[in-house]
Amino acid sequence: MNTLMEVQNISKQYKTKKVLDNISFSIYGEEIVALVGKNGSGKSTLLKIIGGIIDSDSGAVTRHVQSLKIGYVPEITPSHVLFTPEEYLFHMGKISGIPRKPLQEKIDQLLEIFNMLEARSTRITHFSKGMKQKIMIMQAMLEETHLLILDEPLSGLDPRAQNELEKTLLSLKEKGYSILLTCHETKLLENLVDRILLIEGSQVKQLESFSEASNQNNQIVFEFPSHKSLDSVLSFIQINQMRTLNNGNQELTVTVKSRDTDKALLALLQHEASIKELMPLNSKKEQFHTHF
Ligand SMILES: Nc1ncnc2c1ncn2[C@@H]1O[C@H](COP(=O)(O)OP(=O)(O)OP(=O)(O)O)[C@@H](O)[C@H]1O
Repeated sequence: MNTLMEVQNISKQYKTKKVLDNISFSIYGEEIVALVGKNGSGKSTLLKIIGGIIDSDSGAVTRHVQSLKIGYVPEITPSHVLFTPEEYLFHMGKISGIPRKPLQEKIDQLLEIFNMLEARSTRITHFSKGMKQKIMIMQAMLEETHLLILDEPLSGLDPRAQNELEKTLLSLKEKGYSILLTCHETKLLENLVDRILLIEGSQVKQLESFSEASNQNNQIVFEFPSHKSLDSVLSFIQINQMRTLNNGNQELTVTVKSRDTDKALLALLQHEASIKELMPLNSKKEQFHTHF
């Protein structure tokens, strides 16, 4: 298995807050790796450092493949883009200095890979979040790319769109790309990723199985008055999804460890939350590869 790049002893601190402490791991060719961890654990920070968007305080990201190209896709998706996918990708490609002919060929190829040929002339502003997410990934792939870095690509998508994007990512892996992504819902990763890296306490460790990733976690769905603060429960829940309901309340889907579930439920009820659903998250017994 060929090593694409090595993250070596990376540390990062914001003012007095240490986010990453001497982190090392490798990314190999043709694999999909997920980076998981609680809100605020440093996932986006690490992706931005690897993607060259921000600098680390110390350590290095060493590229093992000559002229390794990394495509970075941030969490935000475009909202009011009046262009069609073709127009948008063409403009972005021109800005990057790609000549017209290879650019048009690349766009045609990407529209096909991402199953977007039928939508090529529709304005992006009318697209679903899943389709917008695809446009962002296509944009990152306009130039030659070996490693794609995707910050929360599956979040906010309905199950069908998640499934569709998962299939596309798997087909990219088959075509030889490597992908490093973050994801909140570990159960979504079972059919997608080869390895899971967990950031906890400023450190990264590789989980040895999917069951370790989702082991003994419960999911709680609850409704919550928007004027109330969640601060006292935030330390032991991980927010997966949040939406505003017609009545002005927030509906949250969160993950909580089994041992913290009673504590979380009690705190939520004391804060006038209404519990709508509590269910264990499935685990799968498959083992990961063990290289690190
Ligand atoms: N530019 C910044 N300046 C100061 N603090 C920052 C900055 N960016 C991130 N942080 C802090 O660093 C910590 C890690 O943030 P980061 O966004 O990397 O976490 P995350 O794991 O991606 O979180 P989430 O799952 O909520 O997206 C957080 O406490 C955050 O508030």
